[in-house]
Amino acid sequence: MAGTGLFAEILDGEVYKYYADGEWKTSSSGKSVAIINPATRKTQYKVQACTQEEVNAVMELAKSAQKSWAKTPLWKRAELLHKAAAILKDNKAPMAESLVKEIAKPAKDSVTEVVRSGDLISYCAEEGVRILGEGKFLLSDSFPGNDRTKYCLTSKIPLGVVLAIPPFNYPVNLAVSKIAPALIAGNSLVLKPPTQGAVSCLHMVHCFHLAGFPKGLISCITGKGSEIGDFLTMHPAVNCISFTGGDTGISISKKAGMIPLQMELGGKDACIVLEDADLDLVASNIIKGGFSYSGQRCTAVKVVLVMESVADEVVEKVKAKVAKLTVGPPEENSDITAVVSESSANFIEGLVMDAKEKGATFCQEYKREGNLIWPLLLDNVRPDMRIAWEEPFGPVVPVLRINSVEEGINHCNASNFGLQGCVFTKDINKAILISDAMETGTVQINSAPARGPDHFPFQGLKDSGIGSQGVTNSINLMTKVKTTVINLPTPSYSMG
Ligand SMILES: NC(=O)C1=CN([C@@H]2O[C@H](COP(=O)(O)OP(=O)(O)OC[C@H]3O[C@@H](n4cnc5c(N)ncnc54)[C@H](OP(=O)(O)O)[C@@H]3O)[C@@H](O)[C@H]2O)C=CC1
Ligand SMILES: O=C(O)[C@H](O)COP(=O)(O)O
Repeated sequence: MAGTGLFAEILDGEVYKYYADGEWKTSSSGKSVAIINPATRKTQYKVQACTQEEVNAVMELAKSAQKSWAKTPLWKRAELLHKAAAILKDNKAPMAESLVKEIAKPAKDSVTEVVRSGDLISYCAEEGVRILGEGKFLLSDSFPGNDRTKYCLTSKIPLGVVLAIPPFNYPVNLAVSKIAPALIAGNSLVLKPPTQGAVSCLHMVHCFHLAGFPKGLISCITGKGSEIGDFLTMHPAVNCISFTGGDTGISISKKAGMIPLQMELGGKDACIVLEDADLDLVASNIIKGGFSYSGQRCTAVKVVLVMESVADEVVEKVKAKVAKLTVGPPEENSDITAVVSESSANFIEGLVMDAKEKGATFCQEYKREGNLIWPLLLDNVRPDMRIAWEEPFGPVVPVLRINSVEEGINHCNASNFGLQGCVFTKDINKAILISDAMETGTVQINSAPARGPDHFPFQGLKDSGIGSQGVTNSINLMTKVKTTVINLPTPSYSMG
């Protein structure tokens, strides 16, 4: 059970502690932040509302712990990460349980998230020892006008303190996707977990604590982003911010100083369906892509752009599959569970009502109980409807009928987002041309968008982000290149 056994020390009465200087602490604020269970809409957990002084203290510790961590051999850093991964996987139950209660993720998917996170940490340790153990050796005489008098040695060095801010929907996985690359690269790490998902993150941090990382190297500050977010992101000790979330990321980018940013923001992933597509494959991918975790994935299928000639058939096939989706509590592994908050449910409802007023065809009756919204397919959506452009982050999928491939590409490219997209066709040549034309960070051919596997590059264009994720890219982003040049008095040629 969450907060018991191995994890008992992270809980103080009914409030979870924050983590600083290698210890679990109670905030001097005397205040806590409630985490509301999306399904019951009752307070499930409480976490500390940390103060600015506590942030300052954590940053000082992170700065000094990083100095000695950067001198820790790579293989030792990797060894500790492997240990943390093993502890995490051995203790998946309390984390999975809190994911179910905090973010209403179905129980099976919650376990998968924790296991996937352990694998990500181990993969990162392996990748880190390989790519950080390599540098470059350059000779000066390859550039015009130079003799071979200079040897240039390059290596990758850490940035310093990395601030990690993950979103609610994959709190554990999107936290470790920042923590593991930062640590293997020799950085220290300050985590600000999402409020919904904070308790799962605190359990995950305890696994790193149990693995024996040095004091101060990892910290976890809890509190509302709206209250301590600016203080954290504008803190002078921070040397890199890795953020995943919504529009907040755009305002952070404007406020942050001259530091590397890794921003993974929203998406409006389009699914373009051509006339020759395998329509059963299309239907099952619209279901998987549009409705898994109730559509609360940045990579969810958020608009279907289907050729008119096959649209009826696609809609019928999807409709039949929607009818089989189960709706209910996450504990029972229902396909569709309550969305994360009442405000999120209200926002989704607003998009649905706008589509209704403007004449979209409802393939199912709209139904909502509290934060639970039944899966909904909207046909005959037109570009003047909000749902054609905005991301619902809920179980609602709009279908726009198109008369040409160009129309589909134009709709996709007119979005201010550019995360992922997908195209369904049996013609690989067409698929490649369409993929090239789509202004998105990734295009999936004949499958729904997805970030995973976690070592694949993952990036958004336009308002969908800055930089690229995926294990290797994250390690590179969290390092800087350092060069040392050896100057020789005379040109030197081996065997010359
Ligand atoms: N591209 C990608 O990889 C992904 C993108 N997303 C996008 O994220 C959104 C949903 O996630 P959600 O968690 O609601 O996103 P938010 O942007 O609301 O929150 C993300 C994180 O930022 C924190 N935060 C809030 N305000 C501030 C602030 N002023 N300064 C610093 N941090 C702050 C939040 O903390 P708190 O919870 O305390 O408010 C949370 O930890 C969707 O738009 C979705 O598309 C989601 C997952 C992946
Ligand atoms: O937050 C998200 O939506 C995730 O980055 C998506 O991950 P997945 O596509 O691998 O489920």
